[in-house]
Amino acid sequence: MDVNGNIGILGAGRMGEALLSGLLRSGAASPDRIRATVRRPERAAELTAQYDVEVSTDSAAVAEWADQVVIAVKPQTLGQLLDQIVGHIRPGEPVISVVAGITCARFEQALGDIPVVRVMSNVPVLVDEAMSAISPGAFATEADLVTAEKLLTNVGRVVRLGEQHMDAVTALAGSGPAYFFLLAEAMIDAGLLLGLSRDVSTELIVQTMVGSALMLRDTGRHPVELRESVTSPGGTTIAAVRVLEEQRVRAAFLNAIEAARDRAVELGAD
Ligand SMILES: NC(=O)C1=CN([C@@H]2O[C@H](COP(=O)(O)OP(=O)(O)OC[C@H]3O[C@@H](n4cnc5c(N)ncnc54)[C@H](OP(=O)(O)O)[C@@H]3O)[C@@H](O)[C@H]2O)C=CC1
Ligand SMILES: O=C(O)[C@@H]1CCC=N1
Repeated sequence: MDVNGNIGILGAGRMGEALLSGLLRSGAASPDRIRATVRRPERAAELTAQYDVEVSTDSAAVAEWADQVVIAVKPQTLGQLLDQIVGHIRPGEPVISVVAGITCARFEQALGDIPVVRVMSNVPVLVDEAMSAISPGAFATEADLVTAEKLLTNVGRVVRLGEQHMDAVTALAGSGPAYFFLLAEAMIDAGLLLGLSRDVSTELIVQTMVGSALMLRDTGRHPVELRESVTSPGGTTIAAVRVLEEQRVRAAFLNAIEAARDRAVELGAD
């Protein structure tokens, strides 16, 4: 989906670069309509060479040039960036933040009565399969939400949610890919335990996960129903499920995701 106007990406690290590359890949914006910033000049040079996009360390200048800015720095370095760009956001220019845990109010306090859209996305942005949630700040309009949606639908799916849910979204979808990767790692190790080579075990598990994820998304069937369809009476799956339940894997996920949510709250309070 085409994005109107100039796009500034402040903090072209993993998330910022993924968004930048996704916008170029989809053709939503041409390289001359995107500018990005980082902290280190050598990283700026590397990104400029790779994408043919102007990347610098001057966030104030990019904020002035842009019609919309995406902020994608770590929460711990946000204060420094806000000091650099205060007074350089043009009236009505939406600030779209992907910074975990940081409220719209924090941006409004630092930058004035500006439209803020808070986003929580995730790393499958790299393969155009991100899950993003967006919520508006006090001064964001419907048009600002549509701007954020236009940016993000180029790299995946987007839902609108109230800001009170954003820490939960961070714990579920923002951090979620890490839980899947951990699960993949553990299942691949299990293949080794059973005598398979790492290559074979990896291929089996990766394709099993891709196929299962597609079934979940594309059939719309409930996970319980899908799991039951695999679980034969007296068979192998129920033997494994019993061990998972005995090991309290479900409780571990509930506790882990609650801990991630609590950490998002802490990051926002820092
Ligand atoms: N990684 C993930 O899976 C997810 C991350 N997020 C959120 O996205 C944000 C970015 O995370 P991630 O991409 O992993 O972090 P990275 O550390 O990979 O990227 C941060 C980038 O910000 C740049 N930067 C820091 N300070 C400034 C500044 N003052 N001006 C301009 N650029 C600056 C850094 O520059 P340099 O490279 O030169 O140091 C770096 O490129 C975080 O707030 C995180 O909470 C949200 C969802 C998922
Ligand atoms: O771990 C983190 O804090 C960030 C936010 C969501 C995913 N990565």
